[in-house]
Amino acid sequence: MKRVEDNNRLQMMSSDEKGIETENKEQSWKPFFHLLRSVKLPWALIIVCTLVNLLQSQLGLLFPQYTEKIYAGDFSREIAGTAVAVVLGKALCMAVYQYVGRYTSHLNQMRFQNYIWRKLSRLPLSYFEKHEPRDLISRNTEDTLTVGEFLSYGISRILSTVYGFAGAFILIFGYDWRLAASMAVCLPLCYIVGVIAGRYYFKMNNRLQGKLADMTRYFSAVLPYITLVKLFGQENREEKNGEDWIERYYKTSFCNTLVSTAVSFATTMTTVLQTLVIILMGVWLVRDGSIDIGDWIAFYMYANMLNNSFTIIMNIWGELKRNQGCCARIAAVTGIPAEENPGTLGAGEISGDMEFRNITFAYHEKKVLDNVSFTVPYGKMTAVVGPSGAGKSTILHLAERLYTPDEGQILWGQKAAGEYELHSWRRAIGYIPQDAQLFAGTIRENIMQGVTGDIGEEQVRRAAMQADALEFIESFEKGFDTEVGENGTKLSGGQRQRIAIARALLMNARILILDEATSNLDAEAEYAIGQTLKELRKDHTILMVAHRMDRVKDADQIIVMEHTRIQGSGTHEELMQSNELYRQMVDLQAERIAV
Ligand SMILES: Nc1ncnc2c1ncn2[C@@H]1O[C@H](COP(=O)(O)OP(=O)(O)OP(=O)(O)O)[C@@H](O)[C@H]1O
Repeated sequence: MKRVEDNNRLQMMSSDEKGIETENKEQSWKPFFHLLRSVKLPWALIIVCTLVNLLQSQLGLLFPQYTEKIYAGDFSREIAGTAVAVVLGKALCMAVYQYVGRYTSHLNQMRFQNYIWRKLSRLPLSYFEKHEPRDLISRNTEDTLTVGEFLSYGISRILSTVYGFAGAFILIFGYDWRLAASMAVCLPLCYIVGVIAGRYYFKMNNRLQGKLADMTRYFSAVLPYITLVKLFGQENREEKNGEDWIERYYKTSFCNTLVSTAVSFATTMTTVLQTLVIILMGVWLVRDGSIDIGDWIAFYMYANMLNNSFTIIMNIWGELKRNQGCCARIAAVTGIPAEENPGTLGAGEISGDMEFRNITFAYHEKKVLDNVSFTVPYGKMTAVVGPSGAGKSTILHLAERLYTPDEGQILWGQKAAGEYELHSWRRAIGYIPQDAQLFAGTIRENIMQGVTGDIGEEQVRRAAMQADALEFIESFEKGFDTEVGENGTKLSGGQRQRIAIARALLMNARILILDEATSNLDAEAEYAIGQTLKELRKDHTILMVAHRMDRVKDADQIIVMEHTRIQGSGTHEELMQSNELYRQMVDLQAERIAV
């Protein structure tokens, strides 16, 4: 039910609350240029695109001159031939530009996505706790798509359009300065429309992306728990919630369309006004005899070119502002420092006892461990027990270096954790979490996950047998090649855990860390794994969190946790004599079994 409540809580949370938009409110170009510097872009192709587009603009500038000559009655082969060559050349340039542009666009997207993916996979765990996966996915899909495409076409379009605009502007002065001056009448208006439009594009795009992220977050939060929705008869409620999110997105989208249409209308009106001024001025000058009709037609074509260029510049400006928002969102991920990994010592140097020395740790503001010190002796079994929420699992997370202690340090073989290379450290630990997570793939792939070196079929089978998983694996038609489904959903909780145990065993880790690893197993399987653990104790160090007190009786050392602190430690017998909390837990367990 908790999940459904969580989903409903999502209903109340907008993207503003989750900080999606707040990250992007500042209209700075820094992230844009930072990305340009960080990602290796195919500059040679971008330059080719730009040159071809510039050539296209240049050919476009030539065309009115030949039209003017034809209007003036010059039908010579040279003029007609050149005019045709100009038109064909322009078409060819367009085709090359499209082809190279698309190719460059795909390359850009690929490089952006690789860059963000590399950054994402190295971010600290705490980052993923604060951000919805959906937001992160959207940064590496929708945002990179927009930026990648813009950088392939956008740069060349900006340069060639500005070139065409400037060329046409200079050429029209060659006809009659009064006509040229009439063009300038509307320029301030164009500027104002451009600035206002840019601001709106930036804001609207951010809002739209935020609503899209909200909507998809809602769906991805509810669909995996559709069983709970059905079990609690929440279909109508979730149907309504989903419709609300869809409506919110489309309202913003319609609003966006309205703003875009208004900007487009303002742009068109500005160009219409400009054309009107030119026509009136042209008619006046032709009647006056200051210019002939051929000049006026050429001028008119250039003026149209200027208008078109202006519209294109406005569109590019809008795209630039959209890209500014995308870059800000991407930079919000890529700017986060990666997991700290300054150590150099390799796996070969890991040995001896693991020591927690004066560890204090808080999740954000909430203190979970307060000055905790204990040693996990080499080759022995240490069990951590205590009431729910006492901080037991957190100890294991710190041992895995998923988080860094706020104070104190973890040592292994007298050397601080920070001196060891992070991945070597983690590979030296076989971690079996409370809720065993599996990757989508086959059982074999999951058991072999994280294992380096050559591993034969026999070793995989042995690990599965030790974890008491062989029997159920072989009962499947495809055996080790059975697909486990996303996050192992095609297997039962107990089966998932046994695969996780086999995985940890195959890693041949120096220390095995178990978090309630047998809680999902039936009595028979639990007994079998208990026996395996006994075997493993002979040559493994084991650190284990357990709720079942009978499972920890024979541990070499038991740590009793309560409210962020260690309340006591010793063997079962010692604690039974000296520790009231421990005795209570043992009695409670006995009562439960009796019931
Ligand atoms: N990622 C997290 N972010 C914020 N708080 C957390 C996080 N993980 C755990 N906590 C909080 O820290 C406290 C200790 O959690 P922990 O999982 O270590 O307890 P535990 O003793 O293992 O509990 P249990 O026996 O129920 O599994 C709890 O109050 C929990 O709500």
